[in-house]
Amino acid sequence: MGIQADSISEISDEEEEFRIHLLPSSVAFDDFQHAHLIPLIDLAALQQLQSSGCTTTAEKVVEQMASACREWGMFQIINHGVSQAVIDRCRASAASVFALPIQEKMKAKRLGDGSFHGYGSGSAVMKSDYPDIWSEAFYVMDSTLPGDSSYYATKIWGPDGNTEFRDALQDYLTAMRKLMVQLMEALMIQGLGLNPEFVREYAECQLGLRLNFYKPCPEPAKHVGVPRHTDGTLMTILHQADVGGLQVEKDGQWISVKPRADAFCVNIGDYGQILSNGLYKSAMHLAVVNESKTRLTLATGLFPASSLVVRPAPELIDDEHPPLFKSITADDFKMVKNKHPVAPLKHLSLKNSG
Ligand SMILES: O=C(O)CCC(=O)C(=O)O
Ligand SMILES: [Fe+2]
Repeated sequence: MGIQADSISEISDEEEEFRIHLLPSSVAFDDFQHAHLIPLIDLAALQQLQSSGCTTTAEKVVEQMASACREWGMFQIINHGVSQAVIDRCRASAASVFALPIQEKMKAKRLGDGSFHGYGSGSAVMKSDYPDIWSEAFYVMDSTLPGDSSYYATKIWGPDGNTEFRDALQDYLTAMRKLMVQLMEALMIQGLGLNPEFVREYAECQLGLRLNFYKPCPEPAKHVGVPRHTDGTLMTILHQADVGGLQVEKDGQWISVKPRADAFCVNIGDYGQILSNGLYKSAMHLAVVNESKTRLTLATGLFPASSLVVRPAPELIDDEHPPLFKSITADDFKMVKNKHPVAPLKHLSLKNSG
């Protein structure tokens, strides 16, 4: 049955993917030559919409976001309604945890048991540590899930320790949930015309906060901060403050996202691409490092509960628009993603399966 031949070709395919996964970008962290091309969207009209009903300006904002998701899979937002104090407080707590001695941080070590949460290298996949990766990451879940900020505060500081860390992270996640639901509604219900019930099932899903920390790197051209990847989320909201490093791939080029303390960078993840039947793009991105500046980012991901079957939305399917992806439980998708970090969706594609 050719089992051996199949497994050989699969191994080399996988190795090739990991080689690509680790390739750095040749664009420097402070090269913002093309950054203006990435849509910067003012959400003020959406915030007002909540109090004053539907306006044409709000519809325009939704269309700007939907168009950015089709073209880039990524955009930045300002006037997003999240208080700067909540952001700054979370950043301060994140910075304080990375500043701890390594033995303290290792009390929160990622277990590698299939769960994402905990402290470890900045690899975007569970296949653990690569020497080329120049970052640390601490993944903390929302309070409804195992591995939340209260669990980790106790793990690192003991039962009475550091309520500030616990609360600062949880308050940030609460603010992120509100924004996430708003963005999902705008992009999926208004932008794509999906059934609100169907979308709510996804929008009320799980949240995780990944704190990324990048120390100055003596040889930035030789290391990658976070390797190229698409996010295994429905959507991700990233805060990168004042030091750049995030780059998104567009037509084979890496383009830096200009950091702004008052902005969030939003990107569609793999589940968002599946749900939208490929209309929205899961953005390929990476983080580069630099020689002189420490960098801290907050990446909040929204993802489906393990048992939820993710599939292209039925409203987007007809004779002319067949489903492009197989339906898959979130749990099974995690396995595909772990094996194929660069292009997991290729392995769910119904287009080329013959
Ligand atoms: O820190 C960054 O700029 C990117 C981090 C990222 O892509 C992630 O956490 O998934
Ligand atoms: Fe990412």
